[in-house]
Amino acid sequence: MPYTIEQVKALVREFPDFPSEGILFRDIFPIFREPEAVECLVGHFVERVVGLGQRVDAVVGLDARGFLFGPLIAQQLGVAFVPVRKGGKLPGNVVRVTYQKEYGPDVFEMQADAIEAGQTVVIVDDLLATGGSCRAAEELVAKLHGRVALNAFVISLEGLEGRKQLKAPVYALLEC
Ligand SMILES: O=P(O)(O)OC[C@H]1O[C@H](OP(=O)(O)OP(=O)(O)O)[C@H](O)[C@@H]1O
Ligand SMILES: Nc1ncnc2[nH]cnc12
Repeated sequence: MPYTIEQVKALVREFPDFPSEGILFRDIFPIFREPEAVECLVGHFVERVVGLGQRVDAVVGLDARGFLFGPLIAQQLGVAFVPVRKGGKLPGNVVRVTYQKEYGPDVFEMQADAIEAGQTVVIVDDLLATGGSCRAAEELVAKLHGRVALNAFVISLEGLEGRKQLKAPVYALLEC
């Protein structure tokens, strides 16, 4: 049975006090148990990107949950998928940025030849919280002289005001 986007949203589950007390964890993995839910989710994001009415050269996905659907969106758009990985995981020349996580600093990297100067990208991830991770990804794209047309998420935790950290526009399927 084909899924509607409202049915896809309803698959997201909440786990109180995971991974630590006071955190309400939003779990997107049930979506990936249903191939037709994945098809609906990917189609929804593809429509948003096409709706920008701009040429997009690549989809940039964030380690790790942005890797679940970023490549599927890129494949449907017929463009490159570019991973942003945690520090020390990518071979060759990389650009690197240190960013702030809840429990201290972390490092994101992108391969230096992954984006050409002047190219336009869309960044995708499962969830926008404080915005630190996505802001770091925006900086990596800027270091390679690319441009971010859109930051797209399955979930945005609006109370944390992550979208205020970001330079490019934000789209989130679910605003909590
Ligand atoms: O907006 P922020 O406050 O930066 O938080 C959002 C990020 O946090 C989570 O990833 P995490 O770094 O926990 O890594 P994981 O995907 O490997 O679990 C989530 O998947 C986002 O990437
Ligand atoms: N509440 C949350 N649920 C899932 N992933 C997260 N990453 C950061 N905050 C999160």
